[in-house]
Order: sequence, then structure tokens, then C-alpha cells
Amino acid sequence: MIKVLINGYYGQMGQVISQEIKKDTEMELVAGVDKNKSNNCDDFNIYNNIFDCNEDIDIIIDFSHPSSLPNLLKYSMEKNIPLVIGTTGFSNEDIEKIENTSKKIPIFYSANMSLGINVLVSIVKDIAPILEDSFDIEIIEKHHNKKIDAPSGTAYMIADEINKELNNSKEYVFGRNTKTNKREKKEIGIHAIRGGTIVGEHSVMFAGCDEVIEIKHSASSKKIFAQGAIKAAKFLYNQENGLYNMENLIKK
Ligand SMILES: NC(=O)C1=CN([C@@H]2O[C@H](COP(=O)(O)OP(=O)(O)OC[C@H]3O[C@@H](n4cnc5c(N)ncnc54)[C@H](OP(=O)(O)O)[C@@H]3O)[C@@H](O)[C@H]2O)C=CC1
Ligand SMILES: O=C(O)C1=N[C@H](C(=O)O)C[C@H](O)C1
Repeated sequence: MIKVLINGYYGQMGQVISQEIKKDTEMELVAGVDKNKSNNCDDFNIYNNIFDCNEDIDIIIDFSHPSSLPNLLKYSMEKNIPLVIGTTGFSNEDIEKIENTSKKIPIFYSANMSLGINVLVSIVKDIAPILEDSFDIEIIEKHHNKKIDAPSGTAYMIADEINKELNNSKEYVFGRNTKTNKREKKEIGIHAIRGGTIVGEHSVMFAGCDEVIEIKHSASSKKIFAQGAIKAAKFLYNQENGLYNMENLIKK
């Protein structure tokens, strides 16, 4: 059995992942970490501080908050435990720290663990260079009203992947709000909507003259992310040090 610690255990994702692990025959949840909240549940301990955990852990799954990153990386590195990160809202410096730490332990990082979004990314990467000359690119994401970061990690990931295909020629414009400037060709517009219980929607629009192509992914349950994170954890368990993402998982 692969022994798992969930960081962000009492969060929405932490709870769904915990339920999914309970149904899994190859994995066992042995500890949880969450800020401010600790309860001794029936089967295992929940810690406020990851450094209080001395359990035997095979893999850590993190869906929490960027503030958790320094301790998470330090603990995983000191104990030599592979780490799956699903948290979003990281700064460029945070991403650099993740990259550096992945030279010492295996790390899997993806802002979106669903198969569908990762297929969407590969489609838009293919068509962006064909459409670039005559179509404007806009990304619209919609999420629940409890989401902290905006725009979503996935919206950034989609924009970055498109931009790489276009030789980083694009600039991002977030939520248009101007009375004096019209849209420029070099822009990718990124727009965030927050409301109710929307699980997660991402739409990439290529708007041309008299025609529009819109490619959209809609999540109707958090289970798709939890199941993706569990697959990622099983994949990462056998990997060498390095930074992995959904592309590595899908292509394996
Ligand atoms: N990659 C993917 O596929 C997906 C990524 N996400 C991302 O995962 C993250 C969590 O999402 P979600 O579960 O909905 O959010 P929640 O706010 O419901 O859960 C986060 C949990 O982490 C806790 N937390 C906050 N800071 C720390 C810390 N320093 N150490 C340990 N725990 C901490 C929070 O406590 P408190 O409430 O007290 O602050 C909360 O219990 C977000 O960044 C979200 O964008 C979400 C879905 C899919
Ligand atoms: O906070 C969420 O809920 C989600 N966050 C991720 C993101 O920021 O892209 C992924 C998913 O869309 C759900």
C-alpha cells in the first residue's frame, strides 16, 4: 500500500481526495495536515504543522494554499518524499522554488489534474499557430465563489502553453477595463468570473472576421481533479527526481 499524507486535508479538495483514497486498493491515507484545524479522526492523525508529523509517508498530495509551500518543500526534501502539488496561485518565485526542489525529489505539479483540460490544452496548442494571424485569442474561466485566486491556475497554464507555441509573442490582458484603448493583436485576454458553486469552466475563444471558434471544458464534479491527483501520485511514486506534469502522465 502507498501511504499518503494530504496537505490541506479539511479543504474541499482534501476531503474529496480522502474519499477517493478510501475506495482505492493500492493507497492508504495515513496523515493529514491543515492550518488551524486539527481533529483526531478515527484512523489517522491531523497536524497543524507538517513538521509535527513523524509517520512513515510514501507520498504527499497538496491541495492547500501557496503560503504552505516553503514548509511543504522543506519537509518533503528533508524526508525524501515525492510530492504532488495541485495548489494554484503561486508566484514566479514559488514556481522557481518548486523547480529547484524537483532536482532533489520527484515533484508532480499541475494546475489542473483533469484529463479533459489537458486534452483541451493540446488542441489549442495545435491550432493557435494556424489561427494566430487572423484570430484574436481570449480565455474565459468561471469558478465558485470560494475560490481565492483569480485568474485560475488553469487559465494561466492555457495562456502560457499557447504563448510558447507562438514564440512568446503575446502579452496577457486581465479583465478588460479601459475607456481609451482598443484591443491590440499581440494580446491574449484573460477573464475570470466567480459565482455560486461552479466547479470550473475554461473556454478558449479564437475570434476572427465573421467566424468564432470556442473550445470549452466544463467540470461538473471535483472528483475528476481528485482522481487525476491520485493517478499522478501512483505515477510519481516510481519516478526519479525531476518535475513532472499531466503530459508525462498521459503519455506514459
Ligand atoms: N490542480 C487541480 O486540478 C486543482 C487545484 N485546485 C487548487 O487547490 C487548492 C485548494 O482548493 P480547495 O480545496 O478548493 O480550497 P479550500 O480553501 O477549500 O482548501 C484549502 C485548505 O488548505 C488549508 N490551508 C490554508 N493554508 C494552509 C497551510 N499553510 N498549510 C496547510 N493547510 C492550509 C485551508 O485552511 P483555511 O480554510 O483555514 O484557510 C483549507 O482547509 C486551490 O489552490 C485550488 O485552486 C483545486 C481544484 C483542482
Ligand atoms: O479552485 C478550484 O476549484 C480550481 N482550481 C484550479 C485552477 O485554479 O485552475 C483548477 C480547477 O479549475 C478548480
